[in-house]
Amino acid sequence: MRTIDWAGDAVELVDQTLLPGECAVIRVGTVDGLIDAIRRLAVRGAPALGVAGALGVALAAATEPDPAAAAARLRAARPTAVNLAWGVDEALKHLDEGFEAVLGRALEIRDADIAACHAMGERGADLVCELTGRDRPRIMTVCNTGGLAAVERGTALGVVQTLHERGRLAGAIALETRPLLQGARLTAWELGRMGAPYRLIVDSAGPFLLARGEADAVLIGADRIAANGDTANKIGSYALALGARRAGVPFVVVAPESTVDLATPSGDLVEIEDRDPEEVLGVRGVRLAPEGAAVLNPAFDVTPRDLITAIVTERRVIRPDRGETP
Ligand SMILES: CSC[C@H]1O[C@H](OP(=O)(O)O)[C@H](O)[C@@H]1O
Repeated sequence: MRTIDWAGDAVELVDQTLLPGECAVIRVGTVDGLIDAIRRLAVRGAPALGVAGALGVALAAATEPDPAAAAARLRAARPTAVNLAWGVDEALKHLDEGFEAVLGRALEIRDADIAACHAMGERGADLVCELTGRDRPRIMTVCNTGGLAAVERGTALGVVQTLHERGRLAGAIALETRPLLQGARLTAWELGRMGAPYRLIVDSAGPFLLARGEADAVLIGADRIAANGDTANKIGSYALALGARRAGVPFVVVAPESTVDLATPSGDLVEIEDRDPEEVLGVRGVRLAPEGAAVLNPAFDVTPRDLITAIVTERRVIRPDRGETP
């Protein structure tokens, strides 16, 4: 199953807002339709957003009177994951050559993601066993970083999948990931489909379970890796990094090279997406908080490089704990 792809004259994508109850593929034939899908997280996850951005420029080239203006709207749909802007920019480089050239670059980006996730899975699985000294490590993870966040296989959850396929996974612990529950809805669904042993926890239990020795490593994805190695990822990642450091547990970021943003010097300069307060005030239309409740809803946080043991990409392992930077 592919999370996102090009089909004839439209983008096809799994509408992740319907999971785990329904696995439905929708066709998106306009740039504004794709922007809506990105903003409501029908398609989400940094690598998948990179592919969406590139395919969106193909849609713009085919359907928009001013493709560059449409691409600019697409680029701004979500600010934190650098991959969206990167995918748009890569495809835009070919706009003057016409639709076929733009689509060709977008399909290259799609295929490169598939290959990159396989490579990260292998490299990450080797590294986790080395870092933990365990043949069958127990992995804690936040949000969703499986194939639903990419094209076919994922990043951090792709490493978990590789460990499982090798018979080298004792179990996974998935944080539910409030408020949109990517862990409870998507990661649990993907782990179930691969037949991997896992348990689901509330977000705030993560650091305590690390202190109690319930996991041998923490694996997370990334939405933007700054030039100094600071990493922006789903809200809750920083708390896990603090807990992992206190517990003496390796904290590993798994992300493709396209998530590294050398133009952003450090994590404090990463724009953090603040999302709709309604996401916190209730769940799926059921109001939980009292009327008038005020909300802070940052969708991401930043883990400083000194709390990161390693960054695994499709090409290399970077060790911020040894002073290495991307
Ligand atoms: C494979 S990276 C996925 C990355 O994106 C997620 O955010 P969202 O679900 O809001 O797109 C989360 O930060 C994951 O780590």
